[in-house]
Amino acid sequence: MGRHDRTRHSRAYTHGCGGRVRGAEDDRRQWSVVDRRPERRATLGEGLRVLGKAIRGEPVILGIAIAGSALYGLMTVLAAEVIGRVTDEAIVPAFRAGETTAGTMWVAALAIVGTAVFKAAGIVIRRFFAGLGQYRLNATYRRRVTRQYMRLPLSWHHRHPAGNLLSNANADVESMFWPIAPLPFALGVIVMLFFALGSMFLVDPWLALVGVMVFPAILVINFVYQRRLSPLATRAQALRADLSGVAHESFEGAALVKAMGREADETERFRRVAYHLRDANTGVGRIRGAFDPVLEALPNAGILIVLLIGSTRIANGSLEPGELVQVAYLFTITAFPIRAIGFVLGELPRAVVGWRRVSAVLEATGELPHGDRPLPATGDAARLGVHGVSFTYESDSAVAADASDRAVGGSVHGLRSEIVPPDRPVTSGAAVLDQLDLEIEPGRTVAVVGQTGAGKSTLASLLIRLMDPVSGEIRLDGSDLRQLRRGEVAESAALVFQQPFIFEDSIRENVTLGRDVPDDDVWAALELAQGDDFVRDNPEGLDAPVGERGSMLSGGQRQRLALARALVRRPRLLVLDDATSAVDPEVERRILAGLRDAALPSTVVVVAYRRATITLADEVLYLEDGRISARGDHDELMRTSPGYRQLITAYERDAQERAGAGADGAGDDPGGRRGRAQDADTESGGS
Ligand SMILES: Nc1ncnc2c1ncn2[C@@H]1O[C@H](COP(=O)(O)OP(=O)(O)OP(=O)(O)O)[C@@H](O)[C@H]1O
Repeated sequence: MGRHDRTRHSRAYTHGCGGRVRGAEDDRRQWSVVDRRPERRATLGEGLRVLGKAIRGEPVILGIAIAGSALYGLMTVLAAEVIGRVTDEAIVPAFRAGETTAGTMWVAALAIVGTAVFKAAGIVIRRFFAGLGQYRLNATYRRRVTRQYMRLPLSWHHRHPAGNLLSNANADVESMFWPIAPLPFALGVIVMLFFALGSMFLVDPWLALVGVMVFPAILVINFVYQRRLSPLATRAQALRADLSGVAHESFEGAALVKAMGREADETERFRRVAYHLRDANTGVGRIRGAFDPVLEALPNAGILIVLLIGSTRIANGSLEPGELVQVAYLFTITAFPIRAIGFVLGELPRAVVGWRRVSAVLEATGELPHGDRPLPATGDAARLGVHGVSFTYESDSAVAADASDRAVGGSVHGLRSEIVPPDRPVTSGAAVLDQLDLEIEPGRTVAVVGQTGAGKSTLASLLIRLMDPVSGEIRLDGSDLRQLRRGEVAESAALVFQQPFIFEDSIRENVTLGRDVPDDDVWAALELAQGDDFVRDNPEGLDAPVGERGSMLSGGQRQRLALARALVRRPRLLVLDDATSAVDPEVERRILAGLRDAALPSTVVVVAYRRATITLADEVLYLEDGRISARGDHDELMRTSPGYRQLITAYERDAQERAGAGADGAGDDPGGRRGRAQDADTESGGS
């Protein structure tokens, strides 16, 4: 796991500090694995299918919104009819005769107010329910996407940067349902158009002809407008995600950037993406500037033509003034709603892009399959068996193939998953672990030692089934991990990483992770992890906040908190992956001695570097070239394994040099492990 974090940090470093000048397009490729190839052009059919999916997702709510919109459309046409009638029966006689009756005025007023009230009700119903539908769909799909993230294996997460995951769950889901808000409006407008044209034909076919020409023209121009706008808006959206990604990484790596004096490079990197975003937004503005006046002017031109034709027809007696007012009014009030149809059609490409990205997550395969076997509910330490286990990480080419399958192929599964069964990792890289065999008796403590990159963390991740081996099997109490019920391994085994994740919450919550655990047990776990002292020193005790990612704690305190988090669950198998690298060697020794003496019902596998830690183990495994090249106790390996002897000697020489140089006061930090732990502190005596 530390490997993964380190990979990201090193990428941030080379990306930000390499001093290479790259365009935003290159930057975008760096950020987003799925963006390596241009998106396939969205088709209308695909867009309509996304809309259909949305309607099927919230049929009642969107149905009510459409009904509200239809009511609005109907009332709009009726209002025009009413205005026409009022003109003919109340206003024109009033002008001609100089008087009108109070009754006529009341009826006119009531008719106008009545249609306005129903129209307003239609607007409220449509807006409320369309918004509700859109937000509910957003929430549903966000939930689905994040649930899928939890299900997908670590190997999938290795291939998908955090920025992408955020954008899938957020911006992509939103853009997928973006057309849902104007959809009921657009559908209601179709009803309105139908009645408007019908009513125009009834009034005067010549005036209706103007409508027949102007309305579709508005629709077509608006459609073209949206089609031209959409790619630019989509690009601006992607650049916005890139910008926040760059900012996020710059802020995360602020200490590194400052320490390496790369502030100017980071600022330049941010500036470049910001400028590309500015250009995309300017492009959007330019298109808006060109189309908006035309769309505004077209209905007015229509009204002008209607007035010209209408006045001639009034003059020759074939049209009443009220009828002309009615048609002119229809033009005024229908011009804007007609654009709603264009909004929906124009937003479809963006919705399709969002849908493709979201469905790439939802349909991603590789979820670790589970069986139905339980583990014995004994609470005793577990027996661990590793039989012929080999493991290979996916190579870059496999990752690229995976990405382009999703970006280009219609099928989200793509070619790769047709060839490779979903539960098996792609194996195009070099083997990290090769036919590993290992049997660990219950209650034993085993140290895993090996050079950097030997596969120790990989083995640790396999033992608690963060991923599955490519071949071979790992057995817990005789059961293949793949045959166990979902959640069974997590109940019985725990892995503590070198760089633990600490939530921005209290000490207690970070230890219990929301489980109902008595405080006494929390304290006992903290004591065992040698982390009780610093908690007691804090006046707020277990309720003390720890800051974002544990920023209020030292590196060693964070590691001990993470260890307590594992211990409080009383795991039957405890795997420590360089989990105490940031604590003082004496504290580390006390932790491991405590674990042995506490009669904790645990089998312990510890990735270790310090002699003091290694000698506490019942057995040492020396990992070399993906295989266990030697095993036995420390003294035995020093005698029999030249590789092991060399490594330990190198660790110790390094530690002595550091001690001699007075390096950070830690006398025993073989192999510079302390330097690897990013936030290593310099505690002593468990303070
Ligand atoms: N997510 C990954 N994708 C591709 N390769 C990886 C990944 N994680 C690790 N590797 C590679 O697998 C090999 C073993 O890595 P691993 O982290 O298991 O070694 P390690 O023995 O724990 O090293 P260290 O002591 O430096 O932590 C290394 O060559 C590494 O580059």
